Amino acid sequence: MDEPSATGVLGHAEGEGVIHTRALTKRYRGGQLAVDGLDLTVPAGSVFGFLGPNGSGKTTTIRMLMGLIEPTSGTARVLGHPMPRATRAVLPHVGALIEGPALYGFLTGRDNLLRYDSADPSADPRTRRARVAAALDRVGLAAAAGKKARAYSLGMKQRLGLAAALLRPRRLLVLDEPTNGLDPQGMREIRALVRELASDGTTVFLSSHLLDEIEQVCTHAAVMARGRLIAQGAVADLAARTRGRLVVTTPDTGDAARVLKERGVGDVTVTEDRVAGEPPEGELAELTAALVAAGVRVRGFGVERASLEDAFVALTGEGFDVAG
Ligand SMILES: Nc1ncnc2c1ncn2[C@@H]1O[C@H](COP(=O)(O)OP(=O)(O)OP(=O)(O)O)[C@@H](O)[C@H]1O
Repeated sequence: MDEPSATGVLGHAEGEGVIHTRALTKRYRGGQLAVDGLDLTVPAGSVFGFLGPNGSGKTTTIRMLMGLIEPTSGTARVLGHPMPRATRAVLPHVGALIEGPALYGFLTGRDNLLRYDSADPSADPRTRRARVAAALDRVGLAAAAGKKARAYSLGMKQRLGLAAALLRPRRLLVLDEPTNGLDPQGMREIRALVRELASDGTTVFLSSHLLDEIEQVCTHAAVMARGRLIAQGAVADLAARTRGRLVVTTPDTGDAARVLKERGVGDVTVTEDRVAGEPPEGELAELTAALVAAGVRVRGFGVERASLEDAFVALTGEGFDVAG
């Protein structure tokens, strides 16, 4: 069934995910293969980070999910319905912030939202002002509602865009690089807002090229590189797939490296006073004993937690270079 049910609420099969793609592929006319065989499942209620360097195919995927462009092959389902076929039924349940909000600088924040709300034929004009006031309040712009939007900072503009997406209840929020271009304070505000929205049960799908952002905000993530999906799952599981690095801090780096290698530690590297390697399976205490017995002055010894960045590097075999 591709139309909304009688209650107007879109249902989706248990376990299918709020977003579900199979072999989703987009080749642009110029021949560029932007998205290549993507199988993505976004669980209901998750804050899902869509992570990848610039040019890895994130925006192209989002545009297919929102029914803005046709896939070359494969399928995309959003809230249980095929896109782009069911775009008109699905989009009212989806709040999207893609490529920055379209705002009128000469209008106040409040008037921008009133205008936006009045463009929605299903929005009741009698409750418009209350709806707009609630949305402004939600994003922390109530006090600045009477200011012209052109006087807003970039972070305030992003928040106003979010308020527009929140004028009606949403099952899913899709945010394309929501903190791009913001200063650290603006980033913190948007991240806090995303967490708050998610705590109400809204599924949030957000793209980012910032690994630490995904670690801070998201419960789940998918990692893209060159149009292909490299991994997806719970953020904690993704990081756990990469074992941490064993790190020995010592002035005797040469001897320490030798002892670690003798004891079967792989991939031993030395940087200044740190000797690092893959942690061995067995008891770490034996390693410290061996180091001490060899006369190595051990100033620090431990396994550093793997981050999502470590996982990305391990998965792709390359650094997370966002410049490209
Ligand atoms: N309209 C288009 N026509 C041709 N090629 C395109 C088009 N849009 C994007 N591409 C190419 O497709 C690839 C993926 O781009 P896309 O914008 O989806 O990546 P992205 O991960 O969202 O990166 P960014 O964060 O820079 O937007 C890139 O190589 C890009 O140059």
